[in-house]
Amino acid sequence: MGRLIVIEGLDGAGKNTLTDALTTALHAAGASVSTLAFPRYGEDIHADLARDALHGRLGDLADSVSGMALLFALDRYGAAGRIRADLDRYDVVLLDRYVASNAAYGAARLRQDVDGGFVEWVRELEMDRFALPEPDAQIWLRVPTDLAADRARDRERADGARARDAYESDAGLQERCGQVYGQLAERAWLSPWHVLDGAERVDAEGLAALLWRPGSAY
Ligand SMILES: Nc1ncnc2c1ncn2[C@@H]1O[C@H](COP(=O)(O)OP(=O)(O)O)[C@@H](O)[C@H]1O
Ligand SMILES: Cc1cn([C@H]2C[C@H](O)[C@@H](COP(=O)(O)OP(=O)(O)O)O2)c(=O)[nH]c1=O
Repeated sequence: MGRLIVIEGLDGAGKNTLTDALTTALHAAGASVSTLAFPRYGEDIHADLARDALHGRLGDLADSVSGMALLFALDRYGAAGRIRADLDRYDVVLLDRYVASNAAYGAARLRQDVDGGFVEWVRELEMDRFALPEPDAQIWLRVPTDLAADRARDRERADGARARDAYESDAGLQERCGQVYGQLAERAWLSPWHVLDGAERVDAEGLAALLWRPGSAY
């Protein structure tokens, strides 16, 4: 049975970059690794609908916090079988965003903190009702909001296909979202959390050693 490890953080925090570096480091340490990024744009109809909504193409759908969260959750529901199969086959299943993204972004949109009700609504929907696999560890790649925004802007300039969506261009939302992530990490929501400074180069080898040791029964 593999370990389910999740990387979380703001848009532009460096999750995709860390996923690649951590995969390389885990391979070097002898672990087999499968990776998956949510939302599964281009792969799942619910994810594609969420993207259209975030780019203003589905009327007032994006105004609904629970409607958007439900689309992201349905994307994961459709991936649950694959995640379970990967957990049977690989030492580590590495996810770029998972259930905590819905909790953090939704609570932030509603200007709630971790106890405001939305975080629990997400847990009940995705963990109880959809019975998604529970993460073994979650990593919060913490970066100052303005640094994440700079990186997301640079990426947009470099790649026209990565135009920032409604959440990415909302600085206030990103700021509040970072605060909810901090609370989720402090509460050890769904699993233990590791908090990393994403402003610096992340020590992927050290992180790999923390998350996986050959032969150990987690
Ligand atoms: N530790 C880092 N230091 C400097 N730049 C970084 C770092 N991590 C990522 N970047 C750059 O920031 C941008 C966003 O990174 P990315 O991994 O795509 O973020 P995310 O997946 O969290 O949105 C990319 O252009 C990437 O090259
Ligand atoms: C996966 C997920 C993403 N989101 C938000 C975070 C982002 O602002 C937005 C899009 O996800 P993002 O990871 O930015 O996709 P990409 O990097 O491919 O553009 O959706 C949620 O609100 N809930 C979720 O469950």
